Amino acid sequence: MGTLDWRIRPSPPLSGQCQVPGDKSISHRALLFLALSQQGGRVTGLLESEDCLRTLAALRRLGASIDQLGPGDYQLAGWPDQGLVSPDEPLDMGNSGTGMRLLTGVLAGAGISATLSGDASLCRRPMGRVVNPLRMMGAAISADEGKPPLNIGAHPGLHGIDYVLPVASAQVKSALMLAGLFAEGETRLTEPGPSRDHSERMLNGLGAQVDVVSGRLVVQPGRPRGGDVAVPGDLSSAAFALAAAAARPGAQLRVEAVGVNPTRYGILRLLERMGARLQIENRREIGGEPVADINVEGAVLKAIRVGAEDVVLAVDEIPALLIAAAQAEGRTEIHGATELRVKESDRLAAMAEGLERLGLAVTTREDGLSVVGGRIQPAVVRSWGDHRIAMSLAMLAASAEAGEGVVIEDVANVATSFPEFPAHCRALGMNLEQSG
Ligand SMILES: O=C(O)C1=C[C@@H](OP(=O)(O)O)[C@@H](O)[C@H](O)C1
Ligand SMILES: C=C(OP(=O)(O)O)C(=O)O
Repeated sequence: MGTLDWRIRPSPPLSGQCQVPGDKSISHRALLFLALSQQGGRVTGLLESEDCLRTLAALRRLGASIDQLGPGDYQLAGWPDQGLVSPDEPLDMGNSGTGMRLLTGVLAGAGISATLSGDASLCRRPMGRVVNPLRMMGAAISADEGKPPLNIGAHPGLHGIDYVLPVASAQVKSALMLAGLFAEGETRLTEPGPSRDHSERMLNGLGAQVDVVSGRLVVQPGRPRGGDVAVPGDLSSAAFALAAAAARPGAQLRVEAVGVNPTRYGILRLLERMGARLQIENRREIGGEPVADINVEGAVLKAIRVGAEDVVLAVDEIPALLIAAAQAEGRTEIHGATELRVKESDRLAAMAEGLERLGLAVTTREDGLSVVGGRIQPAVVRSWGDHRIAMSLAMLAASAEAGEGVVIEDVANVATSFPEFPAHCRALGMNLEQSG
């Protein structure tokens, strides 16, 4: 059976106004946090992508009551009186690292026996980073070589720990916070760098007690009360068009109602450092998260050096940044990005291959890569089964020189985060055909 592919023909600079679907990180959290809350609540603007629907299906299998009221609109009843139930079959988390790691925190916290599995990509990803500290809290979890499937067992109760995370990771931090809600005593967490703080914001908004005390996150035990959550647009999904428009003179783009949480907006700062003409306006709050409208006017950008301190604030947007780097003047260098090697694919290797096939000069290192901006040539490129690689290469492909265009192979994984991406591209003037 063939794969789902895209052909992108040379296209004019992006032009138009759009919104992007709900934030993936916030959508997973809304489902999980409301399912474990005392009274439940309603979530609107939920991202109905494969990853989030896996989390929703897993929660239903565990006995959570979730009713759909409309598109992206769900009512959750909260923690059932009898508690969640142990499923007799493994829970398939698909491609979702966030779903698997956060749900592990909830199940380990509540002492519910379950097996969590996933697709081939998820089964290659490191889980020791959540399993080890959860075991220190008293959880019973086994995982062969620290990889899924994870077998979570019943236990007599968890206790809070004082833990320094070895990597800045919002998934690890959130899994431990969630387990900490069920533990005896405080859970104190220290991160080596800032990671997205959606869990802290939403848990506090729903009535849990999570504070930052002298640089440490302190979680008090006790399940949140509940409440309603509105999910803003996903900056990670907007990043592809923003980077593509910023790097191409003649482009004019406006993205409305997109999340601009400072622990997520590193991509905007990096594009600005390259000389991008960005205007962030109409700042407001949706569901405790900062939101804004972003205008971009295309320009000739210049290369920059990106360090580890930049990567933590743009960990999913480095492939999108490379859309701009590939068209900028000079050599852009990315350092401190080893975490990209353990995402849905090895994103450094995948982007290096794609950029080279598109005719660019690339050098790779263990912790990053460099690319010299230049002309984009027609080619056949692979997504490595990774949504962010597929979408980044597609945006870059639109700037290719005249010819047959660029084929991006194996793009089905885009449905995990941005199912409407082909329509979004066409609406902004891109010539994208899907086949297979
Ligand atoms: O907490 C989250 O929702 C996420 C955290 C990040 O992963 P890490 O925690 O592994 O850095 C990010 O890459 C992922 O897409 C979503
Ligand atoms: C890394 C990602 O997601 P996850 O870890 O949830 O699979 C991503 O969406 O880029």
